[in-house]
Amino acid sequence: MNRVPPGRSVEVRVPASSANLGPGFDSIGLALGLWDRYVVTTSAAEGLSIAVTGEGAGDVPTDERHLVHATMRHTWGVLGVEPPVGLRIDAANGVPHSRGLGSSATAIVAGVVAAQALSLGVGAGGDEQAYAVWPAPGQPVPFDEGLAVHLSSRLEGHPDNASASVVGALTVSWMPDGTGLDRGDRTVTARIELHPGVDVVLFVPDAQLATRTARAVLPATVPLAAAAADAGRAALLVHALTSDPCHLHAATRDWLHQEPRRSSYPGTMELVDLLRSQGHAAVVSGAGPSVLVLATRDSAPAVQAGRLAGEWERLTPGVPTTGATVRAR
Ligand SMILES: Nc1ncnc2c1ncn2[C@@H]1O[C@H](COP(=O)(O)OP(=O)(O)OP(=O)(O)O)[C@@H](O)[C@H]1O
Ligand SMILES: N[C@@H](CCO)C(=O)O
Repeated sequence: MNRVPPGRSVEVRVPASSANLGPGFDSIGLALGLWDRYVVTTSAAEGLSIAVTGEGAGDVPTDERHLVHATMRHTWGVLGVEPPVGLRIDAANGVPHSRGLGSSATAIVAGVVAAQALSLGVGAGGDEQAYAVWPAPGQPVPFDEGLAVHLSSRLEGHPDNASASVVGALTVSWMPDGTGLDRGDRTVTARIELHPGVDVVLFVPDAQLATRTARAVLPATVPLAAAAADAGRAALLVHALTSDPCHLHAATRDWLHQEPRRSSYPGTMELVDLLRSQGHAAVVSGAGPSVLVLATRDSAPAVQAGRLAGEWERLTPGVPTTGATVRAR
């Protein structure tokens, strides 16, 4: 047997993420406690049905082009298994789209882990084996986390977002260059626990900005001094987030992407500049336009948008220590 069987159902939960955190362009990511939830069910009745509530309802396609569905099909292709005859996806989306909160990575991670989970045991030794391994309702369904990081990073294009959504907490991701011990053809990530005193404040505008638009304005090359300065601050950032949050303001300074994108999100940079002038460690979240402040539990209440408040929704979502989860239903 090589086809995903009918009669399986999973609940998948995947957190949002913030990429870059200032100097960690395309590498450092942080999971955020805003969640997309999917119930994905296979059946023997041919066809696809998709229902979406919450963020993106009415905007995202509900046919085979839906990002979670397209990702599941791709993942089954990679795994070498046939898709189920019938499939239903019920999406309850809590991650705002095109706000720099990694919504596309969240959806892609959901597709990768749902496809892996639903094909548990398929091809391993016939029907009986596949049915024998399926967990009881409410129990976790295992998936390969390393494969999820790699596949979702490749499909989405940004390992900083995808990795944080897969494993939670703080992540630093990279692609091996194939020399010495740095081998392999997969994106890999290091998951890092945050200092318990660190908290996050998010400012989310109504306006959307597509990531590909924000990337189009970036220069192909950067001055050595800017690259060196960002590398130093990125190293300091990991230290500040894990050991010594008093360095967060200095550690979130960036020269590579925020300034070149300033004209793409002038309101975002106005808020970042205002908050930084008040001593808060404010950065553009991902490709914008949301603003993320890396604060401490003590300083977070004082992080306010002040005279700009009307334009921004202020959220304190926290940083989940778990990433994507899959449970049998
Ligand atoms: N849950 C979802 N279901 C279906 N499609 C989605 C979902 N989330 C995002 N998308 C698609 O991805 C697009 C947003 O992707 P984009 O990369 O521009 O922004 P983002 O991922 O929200 O932000 P960033 O990458 O800057 O953090 C949406 O317009 C939609 O087409
Ligand atoms: N590192 C990517 C993240 C996109 O979410 C960028 O800033 O373009």
